[in-house]
Amino acid sequence: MTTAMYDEWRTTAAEPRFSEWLRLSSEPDWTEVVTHPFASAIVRGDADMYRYLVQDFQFVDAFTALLGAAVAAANSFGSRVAVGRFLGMTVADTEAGYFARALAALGGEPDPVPPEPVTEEFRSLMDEVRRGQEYPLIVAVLCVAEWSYLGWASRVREPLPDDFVYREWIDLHSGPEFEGWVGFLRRELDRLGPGLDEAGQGRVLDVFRRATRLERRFFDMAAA
Ligand SMILES: Cc1ncc(C[n+]2csc(CCO)c2C)c(N)n1
Repeated sequence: MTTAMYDEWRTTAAEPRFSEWLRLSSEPDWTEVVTHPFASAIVRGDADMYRYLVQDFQFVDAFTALLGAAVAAANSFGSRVAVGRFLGMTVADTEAGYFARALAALGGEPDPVPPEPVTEEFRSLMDEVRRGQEYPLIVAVLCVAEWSYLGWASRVREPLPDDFVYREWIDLHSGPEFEGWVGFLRRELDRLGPGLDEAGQGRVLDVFRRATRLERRFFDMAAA
């Protein structure tokens, strides 16, 4: 969807947040991610999780490196601490905990599995912004990954599936703590975006859109 550039858009927007401009400008992909059939299948408890999680573990590896880059590239102590806390608590927990238990329950750790093309492309995008060390671009990719997952996981209505593979994956991406983390990433974009010139804002949008499209394709891959 084409939206006006930020400075024009915000004069008439109901909620003139920079992060809202990025999200609206990434439609229809955004809505297709948060309403994706694969996400609905996770919520119902009948998605084929094995291939998805094997690929996602490779995604999370590059994502973790990107969190480290965000700590290094942030422009304030408070931001470094917020990202560092998430990295140390949630990611350390998730990797050591959920992935190992879920993959074991689904049939054991696979031999090294080559990345699907979309996994490879997602990793390339994350590596590109990680190497570029521009904090707004790094936050844009982090924000898409976390906010879009909050989007589908918060559409869930009780009861959750009994199987922990689904239930924990939904719990990880919803609830007050995860909402707080997504709120932080959005506020970072809201804080930094308006001060960039139009070219800079366009670069943040380009990265945000590419990441949103990759999220959609990642679910397409998992559903195939
Ligand atoms: C394709 C894809 N996009 C976003 C997420 C969400 N996410 C990425 S890292 C992380 C924190 C710790 O695992 C969370 C919640 C995902 N898992 N896979």
